[in-house]
Amino acid sequence: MEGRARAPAAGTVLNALATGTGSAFAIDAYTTATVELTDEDGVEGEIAGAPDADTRLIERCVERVVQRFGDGQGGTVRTESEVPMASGLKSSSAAANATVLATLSALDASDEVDREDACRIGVRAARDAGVTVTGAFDDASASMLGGVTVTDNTADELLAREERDWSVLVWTPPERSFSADADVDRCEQVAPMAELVADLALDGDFARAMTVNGLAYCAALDFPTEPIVEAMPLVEGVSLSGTGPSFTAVGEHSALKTVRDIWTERDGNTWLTTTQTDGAQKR
Ligand SMILES: Nc1ncnc2c1ncn2[C@@H]1O[C@H](COP(=O)(O)OP(=O)(O)O)[C@@H](O)[C@H]1O
Ligand SMILES: O=C(O)C1=C[C@@H](OP(=O)(O)O)[C@@H](O)[C@H](O)C1
Repeated sequence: MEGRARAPAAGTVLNALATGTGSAFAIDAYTTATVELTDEDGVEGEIAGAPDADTRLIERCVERVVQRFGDGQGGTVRTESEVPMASGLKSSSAAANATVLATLSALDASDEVDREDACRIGVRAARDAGVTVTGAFDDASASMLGGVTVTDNTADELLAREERDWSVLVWTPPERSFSADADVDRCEQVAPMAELVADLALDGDFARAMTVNGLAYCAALDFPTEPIVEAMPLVEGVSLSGTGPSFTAVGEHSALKTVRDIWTERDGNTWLTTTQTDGAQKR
């Protein structure tokens, strides 16, 4: 029994670490999961190109889906990803969503759960694996459903989902930053700004929301505000993504190309992509 699925990465509108309310948008870069189920016990995970990376998240995703829809199967799960890991671009949500959908497909159970609930299985697996602070239903829902979502991560509740057709510029510095290591106390200090960002996002003003988020979280987590200040006159929105270190800017393609010329001066990888509105899909 084999199943395959892919799920997109995402960028941040509102980081949920301050208040539990978060918002994110899917982007056109993917993680693919292949799941093979057998009658043997145990699930073995593998991450292509990262033999030392932590595979507990994807193993827990398979186990949780089998617990609910299967019959005690074990097996293997392998991910291949275009999304840099632990870089603020929601590699964990993309891997979890792809694995949950691939496992459902392997069990021929894809019609037994809607995508919002399938996404909650991955969020629970992320909590089990200790790779998240709030569960990150904001990032997971954006990746699973596509478009821009606003969520209450304390209740895994979807507050809003809309679609935006933006070009997206991403700067991924060479460093890595695991969400589980983020300084939550510092994030909580900027809760009044996070509340303002949530109001803007719930009004559909996602781009300005993300810029306010970026200034607040760069200050709280000690990331440079310079990439935001450079981009601000040219783009609709620009922010630190998640707990960093990546930054994303959204707006018109030609304006983003101008920002790209500035951001490429820095170390790391600067790349242009677009928003994604279809979400995760079985293959
Ligand atoms: N392609 C992948 N396959 C399996 N697990 C992954 C993959 N990408 C990320 N993960 C899991 O997610 C963790 C990183 O999560 P996190 O620090 O939240 O970064 P991000 O912001 O990219 O989601 C990794 O330690 C690993 O457990
Ligand atoms: O672990 C978490 O609960 C979260 C991690 C952050 O994202 P990254 O994983 O991209 O750093 C943040 O943006 C999100 O709102 C919640």
